[in-house]
Amino acid sequence: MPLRIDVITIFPDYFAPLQLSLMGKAQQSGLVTIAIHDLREFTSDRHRSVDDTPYGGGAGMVMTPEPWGQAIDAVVTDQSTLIVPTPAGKLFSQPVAAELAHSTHLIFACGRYEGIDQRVVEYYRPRIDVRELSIGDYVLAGGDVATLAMIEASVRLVPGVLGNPESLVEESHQLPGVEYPSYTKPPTWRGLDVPEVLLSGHHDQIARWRAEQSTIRTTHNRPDLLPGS
Ligand SMILES: COC(=O)COc1cccc(COC(=O)c2cn[nH]c2)c1
Repeated sequence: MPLRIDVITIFPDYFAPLQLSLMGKAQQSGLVTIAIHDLREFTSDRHRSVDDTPYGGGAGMVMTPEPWGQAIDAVVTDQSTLIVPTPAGKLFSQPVAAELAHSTHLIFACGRYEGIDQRVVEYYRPRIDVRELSIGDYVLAGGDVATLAMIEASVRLVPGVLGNPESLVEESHQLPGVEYPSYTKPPTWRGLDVPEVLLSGHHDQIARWRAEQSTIRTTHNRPDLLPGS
């Protein structure tokens, strides 16, 4: 059963990159189908408007609920998961990507302006799985880039998409923390040598060195990922 993804956005062109490279191949292989929908196709006024001023005052504009209701109704099934990228969401992570990779149908609602009228989330929550997800503690101009990131992270985990599942096995067995540094030819580059141990062929010493390097990097860059933190 291929994974189906529907993206609803006012900037469909943002998703042209999904036709390239791994994502493009995944679609050609039939493992995943991705459709992009222009929210403005679901408006009914002459100006195809999608936003209005916020109740309660405040700066900026809020996306009106009706075009979203029309657009989501056009693609939703009882198997759908509605994903709304938002700084206010739960943190997207590799485990979440793995969950999404094993879903049947994902609908991404790309908000712009100050966001989407909350009643859209409230309306679908009793009907389907609705997930407000953040890709990090910063504010983007809209959910489109966050959606691209979540699609790429999830689709690469769909069985059969990655040519070499070996890299996923390594990834999943990775120690808590960040990856060790990688090197390739030439053995010396601008006076810098590849760490000797990697050329030694001693696989247990290489494994130990890589584990040490992972711990050093994690301690320096991401102490929050250290075990027991
Ligand atoms: C109900 O949800 C909404 O209305 C969505 O609202 C917004 C408001 C502002 C920006 C965005 C786009 O997402 C991010 O900026 C984001 C996601 N992850 N990290 C940053 C979405």
